[in-house]
Parts: sequence; C-alpha cells; structure tokens
Amino acid sequence: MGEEAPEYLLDNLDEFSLLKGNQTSNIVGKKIYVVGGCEDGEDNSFSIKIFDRSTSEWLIPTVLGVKPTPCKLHSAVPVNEDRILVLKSNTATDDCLWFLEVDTRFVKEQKKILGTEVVAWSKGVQGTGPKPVVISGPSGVGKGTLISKLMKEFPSTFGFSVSHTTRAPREKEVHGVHYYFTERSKMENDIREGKFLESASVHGNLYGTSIEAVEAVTDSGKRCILDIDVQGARSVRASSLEAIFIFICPPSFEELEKRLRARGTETEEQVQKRLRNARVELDQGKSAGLFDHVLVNDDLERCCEELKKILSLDSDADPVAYPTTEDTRITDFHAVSARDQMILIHCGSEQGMPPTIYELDVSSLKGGAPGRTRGLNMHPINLPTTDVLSGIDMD
Ligand SMILES: Nc1nc2c(ncn2[C@@H]2O[C@H](COP(=O)(O)OP(=O)(O)O)[C@@H](O)[C@H]2O)c(=O)[nH]1
Ligand SMILES: Nc1ncnc2c1ncn2[C@@H]1O[C@H](COP(=O)(O)OP(=O)(O)O)[C@@H](O)[C@H]1O
Repeated sequence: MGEEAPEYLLDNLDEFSLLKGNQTSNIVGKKIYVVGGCEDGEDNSFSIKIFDRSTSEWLIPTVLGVKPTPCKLHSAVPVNEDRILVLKSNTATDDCLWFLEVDTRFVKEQKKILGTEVVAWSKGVQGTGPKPVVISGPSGVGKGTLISKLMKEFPSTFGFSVSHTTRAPREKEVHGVHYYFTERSKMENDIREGKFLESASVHGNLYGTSIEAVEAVTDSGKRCILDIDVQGARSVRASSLEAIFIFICPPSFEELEKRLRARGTETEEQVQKRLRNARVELDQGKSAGLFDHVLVNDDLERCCEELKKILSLDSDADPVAYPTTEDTRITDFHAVSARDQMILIHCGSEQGMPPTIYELDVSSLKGGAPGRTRGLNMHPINLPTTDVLSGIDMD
C-alpha cells in the first residue's frame, strides 16, 4: 500500500510506537517534533519528543512555558523554521491556537542557558491588544500611589500585574492583590521552569513577574500595568513582551527620603538600603534606550495627568482599541494546511451541512514565549452555497 517508512524511523520504531494517544509529527530543519501521547499516565497530554535525523536519536527536550491543557484531538503544522502551530479541536475560541516554539530567539537563548534541547509553548491570541505599561523608579517615589490612582479612575481599562516576592507582607498588604508572598525555594524552582517573564533581587529579596500574572490581565481584555525595578524593566525590554516603559523620578533626593520615611513601612536599616539603591536606580533610569518616558512626580495630580496623556487617556485622545474575537470552534474532523504565512483550517460539519473553512493569517506574529503569541487573525471564509465543496457533483 503506502510508501515504506524511512530507515531512520524504522530503526527507532519501538520508541515511536511506545507513544500512544493523539499524536502529530512535523519536521523542522533536521528534527521531527512529535507532539502528544501519554505522559505520567495522563492521556492526550501535550508531551514532546524530538527525533534528530542527523544523529538518529530521540531527544526529550526541556519544555518551557505553560503547556495547553489536554484535549482529545489536535493537529499541527509548521508555520516557519522556528515554530509549529498546534490546533486543539473542540475547545473554546481563546484556547484553540497554540505555538510550539522550537527555534525562536527565546528558545535559542534558553538552549544556551540550560545546555539542553529546549522547546517552549505560547498561546495564540487573536489581535494585538493594548501594550502593557512598565512603571519603574526608586522606592518611595510614588509608583504605587500613581498606579492606584489610575486604576481607580479607569477600573475597566487597567489591571495590575501581581508580582511574586520573597519579602514579608506589610501590614495592609493582601496576598494575591499586592503581591504573591512566596518561599524563595518555590520561587527559584518556578523561575527555572520558565514560569517567569523576569525576576530580580531587589533590596535583598527576590521579586518576579510570572507569565500568568501578565496574561491573566491581558486575557481579561485589560491593559496590564507592571510595577517593577530597573533590572526587571531591562529584562522585559529584552523579552518578547512589547510594552511602554515609564520611569518615575522624585523632584529631589531629599523629597524621596522624606516620602520614604513618612510612609513608615520600613525599618531604619531598610530605609537606608532603599536610599542607597535609589541613587543607583536614578542613574540607571537614564540608560539610553531603556525608558520611553521619564516623569517627575512632584505634584501628584500633575504627574498623573502626564501619565494619562502618555497612555492616551486625555480627553482629546481616541479610546484604546481592544481586539474583538469572533467565536470559532475547530471541529474534531478538520484538516490543516499552510502556505505563505496563511493557514487554512477545513472543518467538517454535520452531514448535509457545508464545511467551515477558516483562514488564519500568521504573517504578523508578535510576542511569543514566554507568554502569548499575538497578532493572529482568524476568520471564516464565505463559501458559495453550492455543492462544490461537498464533493457530490462527481459527473
Ligand atoms: N524586577 C522586579 N521588581 C519588582 C517586582 N515587583 C516589585 N518590584 C520592585 O521591587 C522594589 C521594591 O518593592 P516593594 O518591596 O514593594 O517596596 P517599595 O518599592 O518601597 O514600595 C520596587 O522597585 C518595585 O518596583 C517584580 O515583579 N520584578
Ligand atoms: N507627588 C507626591 N507628593 C507627596 N507625596 C507623595 C507623592 N506621591 C506619593 N507620595 C507618598 O510617598 C510615599 C511613597 O509612595 P509609594 O506610592 O508607596 O511609592 P513607591 O510605590 O514608589 O515605593 C507614600 O506615602 C505616598 O503617599
């Protein structure tokens, strides 16, 4: 019947056939990526195995990012030389498109850092959404105060990225609202597993932005605000997250010291540490190319107005445009093909009903692992109401 299996697969067929469940395999460069199968007794989970054609060996890669939840059936197709599109059938619109990154910039960096084979998951998102806002500045300058004010005025526009930290909570701080207060060993482990967009040691404690913290806000249709230090801002700048970077300065060093003491949340030793670090941060804030805007927080009202202008929230500006998502569902019986950055998804339907063909434009992808791949545009193609595609007219 069909063609003989290539020798490199026959040699390793035992390994291959050990995998069960719904699987797909795609070739990118010299490697075959097998997605799906059983893992730890869990059916249909998105496990990954790689067959390296140049060495005829199976590789088990380090898998970074949050992987898709299991589903009964999926299909996959390479989009280009650095990522594979994975389509989950019969799942919600916002969960059906995923990317397995095999050689993107992030994956290349991680391969160097970890010294292993690496792949990374990122979830596909339709549209681009508003850019997240990174706010940095020395301790006591008023970042928290400005952010609270903005969020109070525009509660449905902004959402706060709740960071993780190993520092102890202050009196009025609430776990999950101001920070996720966490153990150092747990946080270090999660960082190693690629769950964090960035992390840094600040004033002797570990702080970090988890991918989920940013995406939870963005997925809810809100614009994400991150309050992070300059090291964190630098990491985010180097990541796939496209954001606006704003540095907040005090009117003077003396005023900064006054505010920090007046807040009364730190011991004298901690205040001293924060003031020492503030000098370094104020210097770093001037680093070329790091911050898009620098604001001086002298008068709170004035500074907040400036911030709103930057974020186009002044009365003259257009409101921020949010993406609209059409309801799409990929059926169990579907076929997928790719050509020139355009993916066609042919979804079978109930007997007698015409199929639905979706066109997915992947020509302007943004972001990616760790996090979400944005810029997708998927819509159904309007089909003529003839039998051409049902294959009835064969005469
Ligand atoms: N890199 C990084 N810095 C963070 C994060 N969360 C908070 N920070 C920064 O850590 C520093 C200390 O924060 P905090 O302990 O709340 O003290 P405060 O700045 O004096 O209010 C501030 O500069 C924050 O911007 C994070 O997730 N990542
Ligand atoms: N423009 C301002 N003028 C005077 N005090 C301010 C101003 N902005 C913030 N503050 C006060 O300074 C202190 C530090 O502000 P906070 O928002 O906690 O700083 P950060 O989050 O940058 O550490 C707070 O007590 C706050 O009320």
